[in-house]
Amino acid sequence: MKITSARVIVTCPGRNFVTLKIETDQGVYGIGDATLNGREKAVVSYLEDHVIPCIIGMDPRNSEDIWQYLYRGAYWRRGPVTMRAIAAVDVALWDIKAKMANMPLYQLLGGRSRDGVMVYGHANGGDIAETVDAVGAYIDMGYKAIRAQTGVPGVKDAYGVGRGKLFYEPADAALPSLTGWDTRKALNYVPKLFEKLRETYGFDHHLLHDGHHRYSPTEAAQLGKALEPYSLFWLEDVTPAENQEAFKLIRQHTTTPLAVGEIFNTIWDAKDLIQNQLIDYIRATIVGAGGITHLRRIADLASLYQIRTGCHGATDLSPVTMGTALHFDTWVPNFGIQEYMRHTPETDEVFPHDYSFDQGMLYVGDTVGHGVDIDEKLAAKYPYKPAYLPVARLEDGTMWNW
Ligand SMILES: O=C(O)[C@@H](O)[C@@H](O)[C@H](O)[C@H](O)CO
Ligand SMILES: [Mg+2]
Repeated sequence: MKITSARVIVTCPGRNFVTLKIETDQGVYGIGDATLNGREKAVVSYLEDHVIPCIIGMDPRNSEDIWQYLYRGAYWRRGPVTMRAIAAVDVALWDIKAKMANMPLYQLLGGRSRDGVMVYGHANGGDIAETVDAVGAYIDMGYKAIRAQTGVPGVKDAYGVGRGKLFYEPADAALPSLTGWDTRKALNYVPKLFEKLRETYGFDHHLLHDGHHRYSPTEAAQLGKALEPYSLFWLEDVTPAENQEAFKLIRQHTTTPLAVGEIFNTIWDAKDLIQNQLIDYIRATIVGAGGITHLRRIADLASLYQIRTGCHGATDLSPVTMGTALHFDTWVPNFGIQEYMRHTPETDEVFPHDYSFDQGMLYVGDTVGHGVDIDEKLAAKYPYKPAYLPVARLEDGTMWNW
């Protein structure tokens, strides 16, 4: 069996997506996602100029060897561009493998470990009152787990507060928009949100919060401690994780569960965090961390330390990644939760998929492969539009982490 062609399809049905379609001499094809938010074209070039020429003619069934070829063989390892390109190839090959086996992907991974996948949605508002209402709307839709982000008085466009409610998109401008940040103001305000949420809705739902890399380790420890009475499911990306050791300090001070990993590319980004039990949930996902072949290694390492998965699932991860992640989640023994930020109806139309939401859970169907396709004709109607994530500056102009 041979790979006969591989094509990159760029489409913007409301936001940009980069998709790889691999075709074979047996008529079976596979689809992979290679979207890197705000840096899409770098991956397009990496795939078209440096990956596709190498894989034409290879046997698509050897997905492990092709993964190693692209990872070791490039000499230059890791990084978001490389690993997204590898992920796209890997997912397309697993899609082909599952189609050849006439099975839904989760069967090939080891079968069903659960009936459905618990997801969390994004509730946000300009202030505490609005956010409390937004969480109520998610509870009414049946969600069991909800991430709550609030605007902070005196901070311009604090992270996580979108202009839309059910659908919002942080990559919102042709050049990065400028947002603000003030840690002291956030530290005073955010715990009050969770106090109000527990007072209003009780303790039956899981609540989550994303610090989006904004706090120092000491400030992160303060936030974790302040949130303890409200029993969060997790506190995410509370400090940047390039320095994995930084989490030791946070861990010594708070029992609020910690989640990290949406920007991780490989197991090496998470190794110390996992082996020292510095986190509770690992957020690496299919498109970010080299596809199924690599993500399952991360999940297996995490399982040794009772760390569970919590795959990233923002809108910049296409339905191809969402569908694949749901097969992964349906199988992976140490599953925790799946993020589910809804795509717009236009995106859902371009990517026909076999998964559905019911009462706070997502369910994958039994379509063979990962169950997500791309309607190329429709995709062609939505040309690429430059779109960047915002940047953040402190009040005195200092560049901060968005
Ligand atoms: O937890 C999350 O979903 C966020 O941190 C993301 O929305 C993130 O900001 C985007 O994926 C960036 O592209
Ligand atoms: Mg996040």
